Amino acid sequence: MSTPNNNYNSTDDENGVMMKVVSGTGGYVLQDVPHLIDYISDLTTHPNPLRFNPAYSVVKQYFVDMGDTVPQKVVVQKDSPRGIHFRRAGPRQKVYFKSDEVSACIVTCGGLCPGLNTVIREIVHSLDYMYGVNKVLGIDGGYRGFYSKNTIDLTPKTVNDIHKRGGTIIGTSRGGHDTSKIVDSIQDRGINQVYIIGGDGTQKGAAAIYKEVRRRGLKVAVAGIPKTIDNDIPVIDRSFGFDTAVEEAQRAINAAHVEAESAENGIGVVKLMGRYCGFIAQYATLASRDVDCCLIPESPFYLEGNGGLFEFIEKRLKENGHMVIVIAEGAGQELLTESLNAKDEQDASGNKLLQDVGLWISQRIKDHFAKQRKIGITLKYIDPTYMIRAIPSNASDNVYCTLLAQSAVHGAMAGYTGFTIGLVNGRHTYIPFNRIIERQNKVVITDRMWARLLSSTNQPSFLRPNDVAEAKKEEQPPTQLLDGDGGKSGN
Ligand SMILES: Nc1ncnc2c1ncn2[C@@H]1O[C@H](COP(=O)(O)OP(=O)(O)OP(=O)(O)O)[C@@H](O)[C@H]1O
Ligand SMILES: O=P(O)(O)OC[C@H]1O[C@](O)(CO)[C@@H](O)[C@@H]1O
Ligand SMILES: [Mg+2]
Repeated sequence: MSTPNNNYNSTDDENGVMMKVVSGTGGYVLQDVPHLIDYISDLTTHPNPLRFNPAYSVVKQYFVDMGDTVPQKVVVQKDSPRGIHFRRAGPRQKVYFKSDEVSACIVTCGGLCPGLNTVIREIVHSLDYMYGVNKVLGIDGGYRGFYSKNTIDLTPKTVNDIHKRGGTIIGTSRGGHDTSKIVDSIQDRGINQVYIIGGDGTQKGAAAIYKEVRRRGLKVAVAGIPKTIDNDIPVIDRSFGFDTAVEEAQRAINAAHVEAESAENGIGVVKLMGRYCGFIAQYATLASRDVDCCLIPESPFYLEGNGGLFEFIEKRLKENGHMVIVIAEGAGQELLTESLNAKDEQDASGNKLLQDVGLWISQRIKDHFAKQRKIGITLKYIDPTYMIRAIPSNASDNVYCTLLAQSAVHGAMAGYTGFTIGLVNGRHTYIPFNRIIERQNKVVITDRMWARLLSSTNQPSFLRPNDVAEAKKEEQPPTQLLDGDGGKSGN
């Protein structure tokens, strides 16, 4: 049996996750995903059951050509090398599992995100309706559920209307990743397809599971579906639930604006999610037009003195009589730690526990104007953080979740493993774990998109020359949410 592509170089990255790199002409590079036959010989293939499915058999070119790949970078110049590509997702002519052989499981980890239930539903439906698979287990309560809880049977009937609900019907948690206990449980239960829905931490856990599965030589496909309301996963265009979160944030911003506009020198402060990156705040601000100042973790700011936040607030109140500030929860944490003398604390997964920047900044603004006695302000603070992630996904996220789930199922059935499914330049692709976990996605404040926000709010950048130099050093390759060129945000 030949491999889907056996002409590659493979190396271990620093996490020990194998990278398969295929080079082609003109600087073409394919960062490919592993396949079961990379480490198990003599696997039998079967015709894809979709060939006999009336809905699909009429579709022209329904099966993805084995050579199809998707470029990571779409803006190129005449002499640019062809650059990095990812394997295009979708159904293959041949599958590596017989329908009645598959025993799949789904686990959700990390914080909630709109669309989790839709992804669960569509994995169950795709496995059953497309591939005739009816053994699907839900792992209860995140990674630790593999070894500490009973499983939940998932059928098309039991998941039928779950997409209308927020949260995840199988539960989630932080911490509790014990690779060896998890893989023991996979082995003991006879599971051979593992669908892992979660953020950057979860995908690191998925990479560890894949590595252990491979070390034990198990015929188990490990597929990641990226979930992050913060949009902190790199490479992909955006994560599911992000659109819904930005839309829901509008309700809080509207309320803050109404309150601010109705009072003399009214100030509305809205705190939005975003632990290490400010994408929700950035996009909610751009969408709203009622926001006067957006503060995110990537862009340092200061309160006092020339060019500081207090000076800007005074100016805006004089001009407009009211203002709205949107602040991402991870913004200004260094200022808080300094002023509250706070200890470094972590959650069960090792993520930094944040101080409430919304409350802190509201109090600092009130104190400043009380002391200054020139302008009497009325400040209202709105914290909708959990409200924007506990809701069901909107229409466009529902479509997105459906396609992600279907693509994940096609990939696992085709024998691919150790991959995260992701949208790259509008195309569904299989991305190797190491690319997903090597860094976090951040708003690049030297990118044109942040400049667009600054011109939309007309706020100061709060940047000093050395901040610009630091930001330039941290520049990362663009995704569609980072740079409008070629992206849906336009130019
Ligand atoms: N380096 C790692 N190796 C193995 N498992 C990990 C690692 N980092 C995190 N995990 C596990 O992944 C799960 C989820 O991680 P975490 O709580 O950081 O959320 P996340 O997936 O990043 O989602 P989000 O941050 O968007 O809520 C936890 O069970 C955690 O134990
Ligand atoms: O309170 P929890 O559930 O740990 O989640 C809070 C964190 O989860 C996130 O929403 C990411 O999922 C962050 O924005 C936030 O800091
Ligand atoms: Mg995370």
